[in-house]
Amino acid sequence: MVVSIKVAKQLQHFIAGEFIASEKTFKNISPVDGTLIADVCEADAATVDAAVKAAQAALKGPWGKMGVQERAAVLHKIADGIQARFEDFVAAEVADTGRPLQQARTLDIARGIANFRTFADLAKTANTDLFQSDTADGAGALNYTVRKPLGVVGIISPWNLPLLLFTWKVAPALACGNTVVAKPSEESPSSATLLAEVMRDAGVPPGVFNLIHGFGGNSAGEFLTKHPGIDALTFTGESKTGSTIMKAVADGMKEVSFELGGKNAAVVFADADFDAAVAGVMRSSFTNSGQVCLCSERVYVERAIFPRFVAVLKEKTEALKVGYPDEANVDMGPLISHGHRDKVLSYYKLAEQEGATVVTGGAVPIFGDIRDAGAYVQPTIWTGLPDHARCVTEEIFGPVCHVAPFDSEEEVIARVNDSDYGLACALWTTNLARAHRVAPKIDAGLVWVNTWYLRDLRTPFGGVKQSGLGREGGRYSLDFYSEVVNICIKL
Ligand SMILES: NC(=O)C1=CN([C@@H]2O[C@H](COP(=O)(O)OP(=O)(O)OC[C@H]3O[C@@H](n4cnc5c(N)ncnc54)[C@H](O)[C@@H]3O)[C@@H](O)[C@H]2O)C=CC1
Ligand SMILES: O=C(O)/C=C/C=C(\O)C(=O)O
Repeated sequence: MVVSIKVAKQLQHFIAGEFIASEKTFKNISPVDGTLIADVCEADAATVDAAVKAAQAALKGPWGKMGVQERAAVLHKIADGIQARFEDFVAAEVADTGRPLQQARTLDIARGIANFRTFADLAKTANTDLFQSDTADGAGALNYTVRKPLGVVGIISPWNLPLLLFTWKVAPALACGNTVVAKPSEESPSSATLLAEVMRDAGVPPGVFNLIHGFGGNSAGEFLTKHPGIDALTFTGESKTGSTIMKAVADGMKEVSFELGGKNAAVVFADADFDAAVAGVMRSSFTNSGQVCLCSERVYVERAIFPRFVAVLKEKTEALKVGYPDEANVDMGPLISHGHRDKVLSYYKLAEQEGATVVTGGAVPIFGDIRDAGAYVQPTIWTGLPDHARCVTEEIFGPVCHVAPFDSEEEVIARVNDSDYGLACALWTTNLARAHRVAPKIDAGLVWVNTWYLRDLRTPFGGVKQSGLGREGGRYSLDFYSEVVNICIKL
């Protein structure tokens, strides 16, 4: 039972409104059973240059002359186009990643549509600033801001939530009147290629959306970041890659927005709704096989409930169904690739060397069928590691969490904040005063209380420390994807 993909067997670039092949290709391999999904074209420097030039030219064409109402209508047409091919997108996403079908339907593809609709509506209704200023002659002045497109936006996205994160950047960039050159991850090129078909069919003018495929270093990603013709670069992925990209764009002084890695904590106070907290930690540790930058890999539980919490978490984790994406009630698919599985398994081994107690998991599941050629790992829980252990400080990006006891509010805040990362945190407590007291003390861009990954697309999204630079979401995206100009009129 493996979902078959309904896209071309060769995935091509989309430049100036045309699908374009390149000689060099690479293989897109299924993480479910190791079979070939498609050959993917790899862009060389000349191809990237052609994409940037197409994007520059499109700024001077019909797109550059459109008002925000008209652009918003185009974005809604793109959303309609994804909706019309909903199951094709689901199949593409599932084939590339092996995620449960249900997740692709309810999270990934639904969010792809929502991203276009949300930013279309936000761009239409956005206000700008106005200040009435005093002047020495008493007549005063008016200051107001206008938003203009930045120009050509380079977009580089990862494989963990392919369409969701790709469109999270493409949609606001287009809503603000920019043109884009976008590179999805080499691990998940299929849904972005379908999106190019949707763009073409929705009548998006040629050159407004350009898609290039390829890898990072010495490939399409690096060629894009170093291209002098891009005006801004937005990236989601690993923190180290963010740092490399920052150096690459430094000479050109490009605007950047980075959503990077995390080593997020969940904190469960003894006064929490116990069942809700267990269910929440299950979600925040194992959703998408732990491959969401917001997942909690560090769980701190107040000592009074620690033994019971670990026991119930173990029981529920062992009941998770790991399997084919299209199996009924499946909870977890494979990791994205064998390469990523090697990384996660290296931490499973390291945890034992660092002295962890393996509460459950820690190995590769044996299915006795073609899934044994896939990239599966067991969901895993550890206890007993010191806070400075590598498994407790480094981002693993797999279905794994370390659970540790704590004794006081001050202590747990300090331990949560003792990290190079600062993306997200989930607090579990029924004490509202405590929630208000603790949440602002957490060094993270996102703090959830009694929930996890509850998203309102108007809210700021991003991290502190090595978890990112800048905020996207709502008006924060409109600000990033626009040049904000102040106009001062002396009255
Ligand atoms: N959202 C997150 O926090 C993510 C974290 N990761 C973590 O990163 C590790 C490595 O995974 P990767 O897919 O290699 O992540 P990555 O950060 O290297 O890749 C993300 C995107 O950046 C591109 N890229 C890589 N190097 C680049 C460069 N020098 N210049 C321009 N673009 C470049 C890739 O082609 C891909 O499109 C994973 O094992 C995981 O732990 C991976 C994906 C997302
Ligand atoms: O919901 C979102 O906008 C984003 C979620 C997750 C990431 O950014 C990530 O995993 O990288």
